[in-house]
Amino acid sequence: MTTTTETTADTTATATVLKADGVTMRFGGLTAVRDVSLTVRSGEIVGLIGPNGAGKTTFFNCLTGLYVPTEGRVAYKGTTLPPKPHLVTQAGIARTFQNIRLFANMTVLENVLVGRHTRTKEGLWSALLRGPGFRRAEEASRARAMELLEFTGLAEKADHLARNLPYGEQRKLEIARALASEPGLLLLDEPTAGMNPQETRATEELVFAIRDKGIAVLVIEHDMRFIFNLCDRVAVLVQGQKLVEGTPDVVQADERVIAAYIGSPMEDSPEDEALAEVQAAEAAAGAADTQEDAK
Ligand SMILES: Nc1ncnc2c1ncn2[C@@H]1O[C@H](COP(=O)(O)OP(=O)(O)OP(=O)(O)O)[C@@H](O)[C@H]1O
Repeated sequence: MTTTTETTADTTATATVLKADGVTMRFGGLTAVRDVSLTVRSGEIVGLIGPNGAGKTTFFNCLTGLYVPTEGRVAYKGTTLPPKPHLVTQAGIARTFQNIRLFANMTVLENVLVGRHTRTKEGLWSALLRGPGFRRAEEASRARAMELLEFTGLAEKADHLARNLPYGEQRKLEIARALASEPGLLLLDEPTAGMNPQETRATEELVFAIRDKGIAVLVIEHDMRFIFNLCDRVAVLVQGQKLVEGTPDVVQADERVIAAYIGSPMEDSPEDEALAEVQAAEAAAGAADTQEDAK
């Protein structure tokens, strides 16, 4: 991956928010991601699905600078990204993690304020001296953080400790913190994991509202109903490679996806055997009842 920041001659740069080209990630002998290209355009919600171990999180880590891809290039709005997480965030990509990573003993508001650090310009001396510039910046940051808490429905809990929030609200807080860096693209890694159906529905609404604010979204999720309801486009990773990409209708109907991921019952599969046993038992019970009635 190129480590310098350079502007490409990508003429679709205004519409293209994220462009990953031929991303490959190897860990020793294991190729976790193989030659994956993906584009996310302005105003889009794109889904990334695939079985466990398909390479989805590794791909996210390549996009956000946590990993330096073995091969390939990632560009945000036409500019190649340096593989450093804080520079990627500064450029305009924010993310949440599969496992919640909040500051448990900080308040809800403080967690969001932490997310704003890439957007505050006040330097160390200004912060130490707590001069008027610093105070103004701090007030503006708090106001923006409160706006984000209103937006995510957490404003009333601004002073609560993050660890005391119910699970679904902790996930929302992660999203609020990610939004605090004012991203143009939000990456969500399994945002509904462990949620009940109501919380999942609320997350769906929240993601639509984020998109309506002009932020493109790339989301990994195992919940198919959530993905197919939400996304404009879905890419399917299987064993590190992109198998299919298309609208939810196209992806759902693709036989390779059904076979590789959603899982069509195979001939002679254990499920078939179990079903046949149940049917045989029901037929035998039915026959016994008929004989009983005939007596
Ligand atoms: N740091 C690492 N070192 C070595 N192997 C890794 C590393 N990270 C991931 N892998 C391997 O890469 C493959 C892809 O893993 P990854 O976590 O990206 O899959 P995933 O699609 O996100 O899975 P899940 O849906 O279970 O989260 C797996 O075989 C995993 O064991």
